[in-house]
Amino acid sequence: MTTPHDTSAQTAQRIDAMEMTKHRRTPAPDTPQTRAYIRLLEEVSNFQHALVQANPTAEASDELIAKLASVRETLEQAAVPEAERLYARGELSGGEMQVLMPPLTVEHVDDHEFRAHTVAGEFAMGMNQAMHGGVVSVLFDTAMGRLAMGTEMLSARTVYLTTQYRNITPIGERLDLTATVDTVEGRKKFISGQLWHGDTLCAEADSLFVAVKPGQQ
Ligand SMILES: CCCCCCCCCCCCCC(=O)SCCNC(=O)CCNC(=O)[C@H](O)C(C)(C)COP(=O)(O)OP(=O)(O)OC[C@H]1O[C@@H](n2cnc3c(N)ncnc32)[C@H](O)[C@@H]1OP(=O)(O)O
Repeated sequence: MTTPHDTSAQTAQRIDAMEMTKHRRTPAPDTPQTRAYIRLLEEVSNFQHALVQANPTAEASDELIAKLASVRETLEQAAVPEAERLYARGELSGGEMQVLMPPLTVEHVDDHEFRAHTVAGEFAMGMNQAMHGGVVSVLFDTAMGRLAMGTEMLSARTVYLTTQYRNITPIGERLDLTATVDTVEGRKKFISGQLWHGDTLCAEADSLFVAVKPGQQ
């Protein structure tokens, strides 16, 4: 039996970063299978929020563990290599096709500017109804990474990302995320971003993204 952290030889796969980016940024076809998978991810996300809010009894936890193990086995039987997966597919569907971070609704992206908004559930909380700092950074990394790809959808990697936390980032309220390309130097794009709650600046970040070269993993 595998554990949830195993990467079996059957599905582990490393290919050229440009090829993988092409696959990941191509939206999954709008089929009953894709639509059902999106509903599954929504339910997983709802589960995550419920999980962190609940204090189940020992009996209830044991019952849940048995049910989850059965669900996991069903998923393991449907495992496919990364370049065939539905997960995290799409140009702008940062929200519906992944469960790594609060769903981002993208309003605009071109070669210079990215704008999106989100409402985070309790799974994204550090404590006291404030977003975990790592989640703030993953939001910036995604927004800035998508902006670095630009309209040509070039594959780019984060070289550095520095986040300054200015105010608490609230859970359960609309947050606006913006990013701007400040400078382009060959393969390098220097990008800055801000996370707002209304007129309050929650966090800002500076980053450098570098376009990958052909043949890089
Ligand atoms: C929400 C809606 C969106 C949905 C879509 C989702 C999109 C998702 C997007 C998600 C996105 C998520 C993205 C992620 O999370 S990517 C994952 C996190 N990042 C990484 O793992 C990157 C690891 N590093 C590398 O792979 C290599 O280092 C790379 C490939 C980046 C560069 O190695 P390479 O051998 O190719 O290049 P180079 O070493 O010649 O360097 C190149 C240039 O950079 C300059 N340099 C290097 N380091 C620094 C430094 N610290 N400060 C200042 N400058 C620095 C260097 O001097 C040189 O400049 P120049 O001499 O050419 O002038």
